[in-house]
Amino acid sequence: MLNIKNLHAAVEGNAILKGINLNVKAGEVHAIMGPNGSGKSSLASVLAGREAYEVTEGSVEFEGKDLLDMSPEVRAREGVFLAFQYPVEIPGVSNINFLKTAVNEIRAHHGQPPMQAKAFLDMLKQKQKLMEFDANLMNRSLNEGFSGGEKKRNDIFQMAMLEPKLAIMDETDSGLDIDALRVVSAGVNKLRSKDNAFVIITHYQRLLEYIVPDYVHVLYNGRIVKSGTKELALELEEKGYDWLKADIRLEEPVQ
Ligand SMILES: Nc1ncnc2c1ncn2[C@@H]1O[C@H](COP(=O)(O)OP(=O)(O)OP(=O)(O)O)[C@@H](O)[C@H]1O
Repeated sequence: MLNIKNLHAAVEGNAILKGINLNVKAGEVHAIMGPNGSGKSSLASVLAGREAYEVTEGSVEFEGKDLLDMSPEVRAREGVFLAFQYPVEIPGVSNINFLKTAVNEIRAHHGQPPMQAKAFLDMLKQKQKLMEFDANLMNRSLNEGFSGGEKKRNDIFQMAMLEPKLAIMDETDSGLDIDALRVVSAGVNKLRSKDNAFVIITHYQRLLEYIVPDYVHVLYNGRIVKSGTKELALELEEKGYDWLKADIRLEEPVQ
């Protein structure tokens, strides 16, 4: 589904990603961990198509198509969803209207007619129940005045409505209380299927107890320096990152 090869990216001339290789298949959940400043959010930003990032080398294919060649809107319509650490607020646009537009844009991209109002409302209700999402938040302006946790829950609700093939979650767990963490994780687990995939960026092993990943990768200094299964996350929780840094320093210097 997602094939990242030797990805290098820079911001304002500073190299940040320095050769990322990652292969994500349908049905898989990959967790990306790593110390502060290692490039995790930058990777999510490059996959989202944020303008500040210049890809200087490498390729990213999504279902065999060149993802880097697509505008951020086309990426979303193709089925890539990004849940960000700091979700945006859009005053004046109600959550429901935003979702209706987004759902219909995706349908139009795939040659389908817009959803009938009744079918859309039925879907809204069904997903709201599934994701334990507060109905009051749906009529408010998108994310405006939402608490941090409400924004994250809203992000996951959007994800449920848009049914992406690939969801990239950048520190969705940061700032969540224990109940919200459980709801968000349960939501992701309910959405998991053999047809979709998740890339979850997190600092905390705690999240991975709820959403059990198939693979865990450690990003350090712009590269994936270690990959393993969920046990790797436990090892990191126990030992921190210093043991890995020491290992890496013994290898060739990262440029
Ligand atoms: N606009 C920018 N200009 C200059 N440097 C930047 C810019 N954006 C990111 N960086 C740098 O790129 C590096 C990677 O940042 P990034 O946010 O991707 O790390 P991260 O692994 O997500 O960190 P954290 O765990 O702290 O969220 C950092 O050193 C950061 O300062």
